[in-house]
Amino acid sequence: MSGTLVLVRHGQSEWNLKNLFTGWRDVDLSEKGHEEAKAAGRIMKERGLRFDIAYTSALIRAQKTCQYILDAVGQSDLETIRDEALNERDYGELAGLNKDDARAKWGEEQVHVWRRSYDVQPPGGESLRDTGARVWPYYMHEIQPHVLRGETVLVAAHGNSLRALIMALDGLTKDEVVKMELATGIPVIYRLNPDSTVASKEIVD
Ligand SMILES: O=C(O)[C@H](O)COP(=O)(O)O
Repeated sequence: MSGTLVLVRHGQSEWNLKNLFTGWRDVDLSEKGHEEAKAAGRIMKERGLRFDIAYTSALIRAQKTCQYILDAVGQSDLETIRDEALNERDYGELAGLNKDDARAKWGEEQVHVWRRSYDVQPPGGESLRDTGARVWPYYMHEIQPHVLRGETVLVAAHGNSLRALIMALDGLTKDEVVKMELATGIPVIYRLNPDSTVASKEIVD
């Protein structure tokens, strides 16, 4: 039996809107972000998806996105596990800075490396590898067992915690992950084989 894993990056946040590095800062969804999260829920309802369990981070923008989706599919009270293992990459000293100001200060190339490379840490923060080192074991021990039992699992989290997870699921190289972007509020639906390999992947936009 094949299980289903639905990954969703939270809707646009107030700081996405203002173009600020966010990381572990606990900012709310923007008006557009609320709409994106509701739209993600509508897509799942249209698809007839019903979840067995939901996972989200310790941050409000992901938690609200998760709840909007559960409300939309008529499962407002579904068991939802919140864990900081799924939090956004810790952006360290960059948190709160404007991304264009950072480019002006450190250069386009350096900022791109901090944002998209696999193993370069932003000052005082986590590389994607560091983020993966907490996301992947959490996925393996807590989330994947549900999927392998044939369940349908929702994970509402963040751009880089999900990039780290998708890198592992898709078997991307360090070079390939640099190019991978994840839009806000767009569900990615995986079906897994019983041996935990990916049977199919669909980005629903
Ligand atoms: O934490 C942030 O600033 C964003 O949510 C993701 O940032 P990024 O686009 O630089 O990966």
